[in-house]
Amino acid sequence: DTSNGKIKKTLNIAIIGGGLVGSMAALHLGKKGHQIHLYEYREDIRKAQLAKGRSINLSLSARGRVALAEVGLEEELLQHGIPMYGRMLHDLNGNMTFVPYDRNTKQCIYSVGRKKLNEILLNTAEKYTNIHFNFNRKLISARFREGQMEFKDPITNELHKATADLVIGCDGAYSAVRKNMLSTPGFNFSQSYIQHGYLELCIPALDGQFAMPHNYLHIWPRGEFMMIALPNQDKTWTVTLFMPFKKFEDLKSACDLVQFFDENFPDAIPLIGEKRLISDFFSLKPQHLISIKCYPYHISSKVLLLGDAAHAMVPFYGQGMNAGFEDCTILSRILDNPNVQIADVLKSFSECRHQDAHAICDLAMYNYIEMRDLVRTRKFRIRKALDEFLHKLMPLKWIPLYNSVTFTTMPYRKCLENRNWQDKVLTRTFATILTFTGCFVIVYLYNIFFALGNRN
Ligand SMILES: Cc1cc2nc3c(=O)[nH]c(=O)nc-3n(C[C@H](O)[C@H](O)[C@H](O)COP(=O)(O)OP(=O)(O)OC[C@H]3O[C@@H](n4cnc5c(N)ncnc54)[C@H](O)[C@@H]3O)c2cc1C
Ligand SMILES: Cc1cnn(-c2ccc(OCc3ccccc3)c(C(=O)O)c2)c1-c1ccc(Cl)c(F)c1
Repeated sequence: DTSNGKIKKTLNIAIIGGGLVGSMAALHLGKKGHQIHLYEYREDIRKAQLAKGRSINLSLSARGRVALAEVGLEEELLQHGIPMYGRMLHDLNGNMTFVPYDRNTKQCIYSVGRKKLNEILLNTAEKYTNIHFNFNRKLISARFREGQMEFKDPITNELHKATADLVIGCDGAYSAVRKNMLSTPGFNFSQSYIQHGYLELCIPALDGQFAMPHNYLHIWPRGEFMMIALPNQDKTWTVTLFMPFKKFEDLKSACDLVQFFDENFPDAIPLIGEKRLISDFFSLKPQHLISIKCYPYHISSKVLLLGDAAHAMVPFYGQGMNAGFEDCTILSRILDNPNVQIADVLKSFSECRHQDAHAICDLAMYNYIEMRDLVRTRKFRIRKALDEFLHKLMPLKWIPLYNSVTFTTMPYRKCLENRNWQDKVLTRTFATILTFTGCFVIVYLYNIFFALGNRN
């Protein structure tokens, strides 16, 4: 159909995956009037118990908020989120030190429940008559050039076929859509698992209240082991323990586990509860963490990847969902260009997005490495204090890396360039200080020996 002279084509779009990014993409594209058919492997999350072993809450920051605002959901989500105004660092003696994100502007990130977020996105999408949900539909094969897909119902094992003008893969890190693209000449793909796994524990409410000060992201930086806690609406905490798989395997008995926590996270034992710690730790398997890059994200005018399907990252920046939501913002903006052909939309999305997506994957991996050498809270604090001091000195030049990633929509690749520049400045400054100190020591020692020589 045409309207005001422009060729406006309403597309029949299949979105594979009804997770956070799939449901966000359905909203962004449904809002433009396209016919959206969302196919989700699992049952309707709004009726299901939470899938074990998935991060129960997540940190929502600037990029994710922009995407939510675009579909009119930012305020509602912030109502359900808990603001965290900085890090609360736990040292080995159980002392807590607050390091704010920004003393002046009271910047914060929000802890939001994954299930709640997904429910709100799905409930909102359901209101659009042009958005159609198909749960219990696992994509098992596709002929994308012909727009043909085949699904299997994991409950009945029935097969279902469907066609679409455009297929958007939002089916996560182990994407079936991406797997199907691997055979396309020119499609580049890389993945790497890290040695650390993660396991979720819980700090229950204490007399109906939070057991720790709750407007903070709690971090136990222990070098090779890292633990964080994000608050939940029900006054509990989701604790995520990151540890090498080898270490998980070494902790074979309850005694090993309690002794390990006593040595590394002594204050966490009474908070979690020894019995609960033992039962939760041994009832769940540590989960793998993977980093995935690919390029391009599209095939002609027929397929596009968004979210973890396009760029899964290790969670050491709390940006995976925020980056996937930002994918939707960017795709939506490109689609707003008048008279643009869908093939050109997908091409420019791939071209402009892949550098940023690869940058945040690298930054998250960089953090993973950086945080392992932050064995003590003092070092963490010094790093942050240095960042804050330099930011005060050159507010427009020195934006702490974490702040540029988390509190701005600066393209991730610019954040990475910013970090490389900061590393150069710090290395040069440190080298200069060392040189001056070295010269000073040499002159000082020379004078002492010279004076001593004269005295004799
Ligand atoms: C421990 C941990 C902590 C994290 N913390 C944060 C954080 O604090 N902040 C943040 O921003 N991000 C965080 N993340 C990252 C975040 O969870 C992901 O980036 C986000 O879930 C990606 O959303 P997605 O919709 O792309 O993929 P997913 O959430 O994986 O959803 C994919 C959906 O597709 C469905 N699916 C899969 N295969 C098929 C198929 N063949 N057919 C049909 N459907 C299919 C799945 O059932 C699922 O519903 C964390 C991740 C982990 C592991
Ligand atoms: C879920 C979530 C949301 N944000 N962050 C996050 C990440 C890194 C940070 O700094 C790293 C750094 C400090 C000092 C020098 C380099 C890097 C900070 C910070 O500065 O508060 C916060 C996380 C997170 C996720 C996993 C682990 Cl293990 C973790 F500790 C925190």
